[in-house]
Amino acid sequence: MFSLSSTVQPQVTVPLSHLINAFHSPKSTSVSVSASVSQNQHRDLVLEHEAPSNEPVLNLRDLGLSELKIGQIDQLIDSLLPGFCKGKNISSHWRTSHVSAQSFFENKYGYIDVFSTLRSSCLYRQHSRTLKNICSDLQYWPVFIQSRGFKTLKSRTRRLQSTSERLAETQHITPSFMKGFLLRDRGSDVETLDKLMKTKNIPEAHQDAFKTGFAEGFLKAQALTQKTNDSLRRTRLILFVLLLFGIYGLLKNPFLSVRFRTTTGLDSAVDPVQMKNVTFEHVKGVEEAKQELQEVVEFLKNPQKFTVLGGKLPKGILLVGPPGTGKTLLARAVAGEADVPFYYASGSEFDEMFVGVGASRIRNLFREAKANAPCVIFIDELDSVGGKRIESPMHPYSRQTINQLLAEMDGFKPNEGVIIIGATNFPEALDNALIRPGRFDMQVTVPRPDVKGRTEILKWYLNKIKFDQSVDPEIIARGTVGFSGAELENLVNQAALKAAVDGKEMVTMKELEFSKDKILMGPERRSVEIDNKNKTITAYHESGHAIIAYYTKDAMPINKATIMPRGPTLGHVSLLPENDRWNETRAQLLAQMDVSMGGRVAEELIFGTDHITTGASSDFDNATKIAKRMVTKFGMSEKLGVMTYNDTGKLSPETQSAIEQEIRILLRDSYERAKHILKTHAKEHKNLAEALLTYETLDAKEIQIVLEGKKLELR
Ligand SMILES: Nc1ncnc2c1ncn2[C@@H]1O[C@H](COP(=O)(O)OP(=O)(O)OP(=O)(O)O)[C@@H](O)[C@H]1O
Ligand SMILES: [Zn+2]
Repeated sequence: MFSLSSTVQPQVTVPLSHLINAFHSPKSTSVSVSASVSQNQHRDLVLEHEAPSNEPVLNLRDLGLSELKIGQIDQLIDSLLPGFCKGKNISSHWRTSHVSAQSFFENKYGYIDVFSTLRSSCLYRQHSRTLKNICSDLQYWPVFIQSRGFKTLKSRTRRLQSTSERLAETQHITPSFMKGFLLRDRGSDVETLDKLMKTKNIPEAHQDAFKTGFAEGFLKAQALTQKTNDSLRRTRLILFVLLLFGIYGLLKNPFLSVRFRTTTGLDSAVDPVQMKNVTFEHVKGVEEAKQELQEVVEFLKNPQKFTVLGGKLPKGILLVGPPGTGKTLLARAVAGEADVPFYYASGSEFDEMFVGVGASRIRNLFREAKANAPCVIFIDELDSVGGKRIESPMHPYSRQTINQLLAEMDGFKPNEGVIIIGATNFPEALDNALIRPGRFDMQVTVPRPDVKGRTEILKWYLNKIKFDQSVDPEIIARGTVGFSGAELENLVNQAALKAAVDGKEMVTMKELEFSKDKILMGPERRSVEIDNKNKTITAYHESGHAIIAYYTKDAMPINKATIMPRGPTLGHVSLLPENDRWNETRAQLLAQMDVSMGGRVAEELIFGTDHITTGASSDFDNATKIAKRMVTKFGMSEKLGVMTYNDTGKLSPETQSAIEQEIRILLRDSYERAKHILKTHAKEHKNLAEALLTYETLDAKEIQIVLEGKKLELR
């Protein structure tokens, strides 16, 4: 082993079996013999040998010479090969003369480089066996780079040239990290070198320099390889650590891995939903809509029948109506009645931020549908795909989706068997191109159900739960004006839940009323602590309303009175119209005003003018609205006549004050009527208030019992 210390990495070690041959093949002459050159010129080229004391211990164990130092080997050689070292003046040849010793090593350290000598050809020829024996035991043959010998300037230049040529060549062709690998196998290089020297006819005198250059190149490459290996090892280590961290992170946080699973849904498959089990039977309270859709069902059942007669059915049907009125249900029922596939798509699904995704989904949908005709395509929330708003700069590509929809609708003939049903809450928002003939040209209105429809819907959903025979769906229907089918379904469901929570076996009117109030006014505020004084005021106030309603001919029948706080109210009286009211008479409007006044009148009569409360403000709001409409809209004021006054702000001051005066008179008269009734029925009023204080809530029947002076059974 041998360490080089200057230009190359000190730790570079060179296993040299190859190099030995290259340097010192038997035919090469002693490399130490050369022309002399000035000391300065070669000094900078010197790769310094280590001091003799640091010389590596050579493995000559088998020869019993394991601890032998180089100096001692010298002596050994002397004894083995007598006369070989004779005449060698160790001291200072090169200092006194330009004719130096045989090698630079010898010059510098003052003794012979035994190995170079051993390898010199004449010696080798003479004592080949002995040398072979020694050499075979040397696992590492030290490299004594022979540039230390005396070189001519010319040879040095050539050597440098050849080295730089080789390096440049490598650098050009290969990336730096590859050099180490490419230069690793020197065996072939040795052959090439020998061949090269032969073919190029390099004179023997120069061959040495040539080889030295090669050796330097080789060593540099070795250093490079070492460096590359080190950095590769470092990189591998860093990568490995990063990998470990990554795996740890994934194990710790599985969400990371899930995140990558989200799909764009570019080619989401379209599956039809068979709606065999949904028929028109399931849709209640929308008879007109069902009738209109009946012919579509006939067409889907037998498209040929229509083609033969030349009849032309619309391609698209638009179901228009408020949310929850059963539009989706109707569309499903159409498919179910005709027993054809039903394709459901929601407009918002097409509203994608990626260009063209919406359009491609539309294409997929129609391709599937056409392949399975006859069938129904249902597009819910059509306004979100076909609305005018999408022309805004905020949705620059949404136009593509609507255009695709239009193209698809134009792309098949009316009698091909595909019916597109769209649903929307805002028909006004739809793009005009969508509603022109040939597209969604048939419009079916699905309104909120009337009292009859509500009763039907309630019965339908009540039949799915256990309910008491005393339950009258019509009463609930009357009290749920404006409820949609979905809301009624929810009402029944909430009542069933309430009954379950209260541990009842079946749903009674109480639960149904409870859930109705909850939907209408928000949940009860049972936790609210109301002191007795306020409770009493509320009880008299609500009873006042109830008494007026009960004793006024044209007032709506009472449904319920309660002093249970709910939402923002402390109590309320609910009245039920016998039927949905399409028109109201003057007497009915006045009666409504009187009922509204009943609360404040009761407070005044019972507690005195000084103790009236703010609780009547919404009552006055109601009464004032009715009075105002009677005067300005319904032509019910004698003084102002049958004229409407829409924009009261633009009216003359006289007219304005006349209107105000009329309204005030109506309200005052109403107040007086209410006062009269409550004074007349003071006893009933008191009874009812006390009953409310006891029972909190009274239904129509109970109110009647109290007002008839009978005793309420304890509940
Ligand atoms: N007329 C009805 N008869 C029976 N059930 C109804 C009726 N209307 C609504 N429902 C119930 O309410 C649910 C919701 O109704 P549906 O989804 O059909 O309303 P929609 O008009 O399509 O509402 P949206 O406009 O919000 O899409 C239905 O699944 C059904 O259970
Ligand atoms: Zn009131």
